[in-house]
Amino acid sequence: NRLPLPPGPRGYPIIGNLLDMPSEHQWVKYHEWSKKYNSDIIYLNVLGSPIVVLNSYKAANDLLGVRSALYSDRPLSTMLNELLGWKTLLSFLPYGHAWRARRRAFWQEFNSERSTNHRPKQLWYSRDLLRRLLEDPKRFLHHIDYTLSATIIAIAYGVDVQGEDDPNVERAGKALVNLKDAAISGSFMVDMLPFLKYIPAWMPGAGFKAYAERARPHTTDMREAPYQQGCSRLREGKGEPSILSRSLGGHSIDGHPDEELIKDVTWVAYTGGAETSPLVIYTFRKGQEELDAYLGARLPAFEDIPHLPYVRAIMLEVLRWQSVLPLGKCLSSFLPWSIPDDRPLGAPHRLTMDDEYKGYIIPKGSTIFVNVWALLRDEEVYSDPGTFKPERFLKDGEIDPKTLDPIPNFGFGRRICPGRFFAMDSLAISVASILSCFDIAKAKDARGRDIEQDIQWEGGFTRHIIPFECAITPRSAKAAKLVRDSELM
Ligand code: HEM
Repeated sequence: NRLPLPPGPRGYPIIGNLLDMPSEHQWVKYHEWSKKYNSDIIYLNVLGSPIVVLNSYKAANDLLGVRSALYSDRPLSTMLNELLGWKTLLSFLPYGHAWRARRRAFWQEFNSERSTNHRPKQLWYSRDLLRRLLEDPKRFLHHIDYTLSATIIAIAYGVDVQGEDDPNVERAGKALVNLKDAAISGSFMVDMLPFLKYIPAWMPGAGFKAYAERARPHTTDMREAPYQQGCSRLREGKGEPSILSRSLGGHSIDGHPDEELIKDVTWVAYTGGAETSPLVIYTFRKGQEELDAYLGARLPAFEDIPHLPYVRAIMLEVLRWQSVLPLGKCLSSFLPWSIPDDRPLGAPHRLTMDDEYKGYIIPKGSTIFVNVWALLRDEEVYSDPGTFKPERFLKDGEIDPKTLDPIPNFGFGRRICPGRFFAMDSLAISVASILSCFDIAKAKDARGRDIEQDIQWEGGFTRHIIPFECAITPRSAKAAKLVRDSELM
């Protein structure tokens, strides 16, 4: 007996029927359809690629979680993995030995317990960020990017960032722009027709090869250069403890048997740390009263965070309100025309053999997305979901365990984000420090009127906020002094 395929957007499986793709807000529509047809999974077949969208936490937990052995693979992108050189980045590695070894090594540094070892550096750089904001508040987006890159470079390689024009920060910037272009599968024809990778670069239509030749050195450079600097410092006896130094495990640097693995683990920390956390820090709001009452006249430290429920609620709401990774465009770009939609889905998982869910067949090779955007904006779970409202996570002044945590933002199953504890720490200390010292308000025009701006996002591997103006001012002369006098330990 052949099992049926799950329903497509209009209640029956769609196979090759591109016209059935909704044109905008597709993720919200999938979610609505899912409710209408009483099926929490939706099946699409776009240009021969089976795609399954999961529309409930239950489906995501059952499939990606409980049956994670089947769902732990990633779909491969020829452009990204092969032509641009991102092949050994943990996030893109197919399930298997190389992935397991890198994931294990990464987890040793970033599990819930070990992540706390990075707190002194995170604290140091959060204070550095305060000083930068005080001196030059207009460039706040730049300072946030810079600080988070600097933190992770120090933690991964034991290398200090050399001021504003640091070559490592620049290097990462260039490589990540290319990653952003290529991560939208379908941006390059070669992802749909992988045999194209064999055509010579001079042939018409082979522009992607020229692009890859220009871009690939940036990827190599980002993986190699800071690693070599970290090694040089260790050889000179000047290296600070770092992921690199600990990974050597007493072996000599030169000719280390796990050199490639160590390069990959430091590289993925660098990529994850520099690319994802800044996006959420941009979107914080108030919480100052709580900070004033608890801290008095000092700057926050990690020990204070558990006593600051409002600050924690802000972090949860930031994660719920604007997910950062990755884009709905991943799916819509399978189409030969573009769908203007940048709402994020969870990262794609790939199914390694036929599976069955609630009597439906999910075919081997399907790409599985969790409809994170719609789930985190489901009105039945979060009232008035479009509004930024940290209070929804609070009850009687404490975090309400009944409100659903926006943890799906970090993914599911074996491939769940292994940097999540570190990311939450970075967020907590930055949000608490900035809010305790600065007022954040709309920018004003020449006549002193508020400038109304739409906060907009652009796509790629992760979502980026489009630069906007905002007035960041010290809350008082005392707060400014506190920042200036803060010791950079
Ligand atoms: C707010 C910040 C962050 C968010 C929302 C986030 C979210 C995610 C998501 C959704 C995934 C895919 C999970 C899946 O496949 O189901 C992921 C994977 C990953 N993240 Fe994060 N992340 C964040 C910060 C970080 C940081 C700071 C690091 C590194 C220090 C990091 C390292 C990674 C790595 C290495 C993977 C790939 C794991 C694998 O494929 O096995 N992330 N992240």
